[in-house]
Amino acid sequence: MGHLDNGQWVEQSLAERAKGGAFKRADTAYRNWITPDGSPGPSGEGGFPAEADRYHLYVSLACPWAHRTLIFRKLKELEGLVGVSVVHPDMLKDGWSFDTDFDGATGDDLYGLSFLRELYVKADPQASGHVTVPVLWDKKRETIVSNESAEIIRMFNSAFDGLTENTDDYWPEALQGEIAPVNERIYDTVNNGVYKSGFATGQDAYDDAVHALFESLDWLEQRLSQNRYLMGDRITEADWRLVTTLFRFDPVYHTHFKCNRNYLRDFPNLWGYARELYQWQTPNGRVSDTVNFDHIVRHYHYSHESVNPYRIIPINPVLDWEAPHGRDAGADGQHLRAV
Ligand SMILES: N[C@@H](CCC(=O)N[C@@H](CS)C(=O)NCC(=O)O)C(=O)O
Repeated sequence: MGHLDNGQWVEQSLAERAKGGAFKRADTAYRNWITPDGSPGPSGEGGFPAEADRYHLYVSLACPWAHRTLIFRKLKELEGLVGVSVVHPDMLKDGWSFDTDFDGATGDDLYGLSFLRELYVKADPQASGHVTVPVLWDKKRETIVSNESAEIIRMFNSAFDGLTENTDDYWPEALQGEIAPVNERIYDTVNNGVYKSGFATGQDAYDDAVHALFESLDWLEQRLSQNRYLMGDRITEADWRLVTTLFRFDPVYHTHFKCNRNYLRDFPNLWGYARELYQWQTPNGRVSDTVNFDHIVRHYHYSHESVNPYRIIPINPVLDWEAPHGRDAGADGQHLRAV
């Protein structure tokens, strides 16, 4: 692990990052938007029009934030328009690498670089800050459009609709006011809550994070006992943002990050809901095509030396993600389990 300082790589341990006990996720550096006509989006600068074969995604299959962008690329039929390179699951002292000695790690398809940090320096020779995935790269201007997953999924939701004719909308205007606070609580206490629990270097920071996490999981379990999806009958970005954390819960967060009050599979509604989203059919394959448990399990256990110094990969439960999810059983509400 490390970060860039004026174009130079500086090694840094996880413990140094969580100084004072609590882990704080870094702010995102690139906040431009692809728009249908290249006009500026809500932040950053313009000049990034939606075009086929112009943009490229750099992801880790282990990373829950990058995973959102892969799911949206699939849901919105962007696979033929936006290419993908996959980093190696081990994130060690040089940060994310393009080594290919792990099944599914593709190397850098565009420039043959060795490390992701070199891409950040290519965009800006004086780059400073964290080198994170996902990265949405513009091949034409040779720069980073965005490295903020929450915004990349919004671009994918609508910017390319004129090219794909896929107008499915996961950020519908009428629900935005309701989705935003749900996203916020899930981000703070669940998506990031598992990291705050796992990377805490003090008891108080851990206690705060892990209690807030399970309070939120109880709240979500209750909500999903009344509603098929977080917003009712309609699936939205809130669901896709939540589920990448749920996919990783039992194999990683429960044990590695000490989120062990319960397993995901102890929550009947959340577990059925996670299976439904895993099995979700898109026009071109299923959401499960974007899930790679080998990268997920390997990345966390191998990369976080201060959490797992001997890098032992645990045996892990065999979960039946293909079991019928049972959430579509009829209009009588019987498909949801009372809690
Ligand atoms: N705000 C970013 C966060 C991305 C992020 O933290 N990615 C992690 C991987 S799960 C990463 O690349 N970390 C490397 C580092 O912080 O040095 C987003 O949601 O896109």
